[in-house]
Amino acid sequence: MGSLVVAALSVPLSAWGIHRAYSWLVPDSSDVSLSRYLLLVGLAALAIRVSCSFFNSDRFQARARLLGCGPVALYPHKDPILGLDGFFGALRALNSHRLLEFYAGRFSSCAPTYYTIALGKWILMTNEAENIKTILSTKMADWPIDGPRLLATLPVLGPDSIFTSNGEPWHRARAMLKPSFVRDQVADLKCFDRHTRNMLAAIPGDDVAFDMQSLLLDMTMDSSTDFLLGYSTNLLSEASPEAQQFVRDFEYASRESAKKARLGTLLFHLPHPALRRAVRGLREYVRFYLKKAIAEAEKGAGARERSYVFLDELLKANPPEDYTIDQILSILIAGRDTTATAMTAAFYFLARDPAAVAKLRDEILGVGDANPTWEQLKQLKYLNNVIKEALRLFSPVATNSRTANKETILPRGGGKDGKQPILVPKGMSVRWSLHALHRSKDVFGPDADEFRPERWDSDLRVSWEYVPFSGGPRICLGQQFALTQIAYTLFQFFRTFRSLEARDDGPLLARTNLTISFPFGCLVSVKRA
Ligand code: HEM
Repeated sequence: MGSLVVAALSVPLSAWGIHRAYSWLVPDSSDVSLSRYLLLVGLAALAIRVSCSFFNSDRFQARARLLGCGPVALYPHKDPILGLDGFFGALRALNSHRLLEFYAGRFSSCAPTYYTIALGKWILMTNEAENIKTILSTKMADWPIDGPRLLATLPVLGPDSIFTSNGEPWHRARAMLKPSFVRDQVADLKCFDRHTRNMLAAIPGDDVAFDMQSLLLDMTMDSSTDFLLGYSTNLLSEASPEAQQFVRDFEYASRESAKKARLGTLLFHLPHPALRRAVRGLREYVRFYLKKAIAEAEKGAGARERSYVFLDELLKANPPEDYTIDQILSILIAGRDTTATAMTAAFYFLARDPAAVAKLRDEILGVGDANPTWEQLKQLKYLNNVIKEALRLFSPVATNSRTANKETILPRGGGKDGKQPILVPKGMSVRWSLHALHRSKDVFGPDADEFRPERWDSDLRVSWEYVPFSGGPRICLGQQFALTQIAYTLFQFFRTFRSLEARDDGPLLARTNLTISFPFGCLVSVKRA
């Protein structure tokens, strides 16, 4: 009887909550027709059924005990059915650009591994390196990309891309793309050089404030499209209206698909016409260059400025048109904002640390006047420490998730001390935060929140405690590409400018989508050498 009363009260309340969540996703959806309200009531009832069934199962708890697994902490929700308190807390944090801190705070206040409810769906949160290693490597087959991580990329990439597929289709996509990331291509610094110079040329005169992030985003879009399509968007020089529209569509689609994913499976399938239009625009832009590349290949035209174009290499395998577009957009999504974010974080911290800039410049000027080679960049220890440290403090892929495709065991999080293994039911999504993981005081010391590149000089031994490029078989394919571009950009920047000063005094707040970015940019000024 009691549970009937709870359900009777919860269903309309939850339907209202879901409606508010949908209005947040699609702002012009505030008129609720009776039929839509009834649909929401149905969804809410379903959510309640799902959420009630899981933890009440004595059989599951008994099985866990039998397998030597301990109980997992539960987040103390005020709304124990849909977890709307958590949803709106996260929404507030998201809107004030403090979602990363919100997740980190919950790990400290609740437990390093705990269950929470996200709009009626139970999710496991973990901040333990051993669990992350198990999910991404040791038991990768149990943990495909599904749930929130899949939903965040599916609207743009479809199910066959390297970023969204699992099993055999993923193996095929990875095998096709991997050869394009061999060292010879990654070490081709000419492409980076052209776009770095355009970026440096766009910097205003000495002591004039400008936003470093927006220049870096333009630069990484220009260099990525150059590398992938053989034609740059040229945002830093002379972008065509089509290129500008492409970038607007790209940014809108990345933002909106991440937003949609946050609402979970329940609301994912509700229509979002503007997102669909943006995705169509994106795909048509890539299709134009794909057809152009096919035509040029047929003519045998040596018209390319660049000796190596990713698209040309992909076409050698003669893949279907839409499949190729999926893969190109995957690389663009994977590589553009991530690299710009890592560089922006490095510039943010360096702008507040003149001693680090002096040390970095000493090292860079020691290389001489010629452009550096790939090997020289790799040998610059302090430069590489700066990059590692920026990636630690603001990992561009700050949160990630996987979903169990069968009942499986994770090594940590059970029992009072959280050290026992835990039994995870089939279908459970687990989410982790690199932001929280990389700031562990146990691993990085009491000054873990501070920028101190020197920490990498010491005997700091990290493995799964530091994974900005992820790990295991699905480790980032573009790691060397990104590190090279970041190193080259920092090198040329600090050769050109003798000082970098911060022009705002706020903390670095992060906007959290598929990857993070900085909503207030990174205001700095420079002095030429
Ligand atoms: C600082 C820059 C970058 C960071 C921090 C980064 C980080 C990551 C992470 C964490 C993943 C794993 C995602 C997951 O498994 O859910 C990933 C995957 C991937 N990254 Fe990167 N990435 C960066 C730059 C790049 C660049 C420049 C490219 C390509 C040009 C690239 C291509 C890829 C691809 C293709 C995957 C999917 C690999 C697979 O699933 O097999 N990334 N990256």
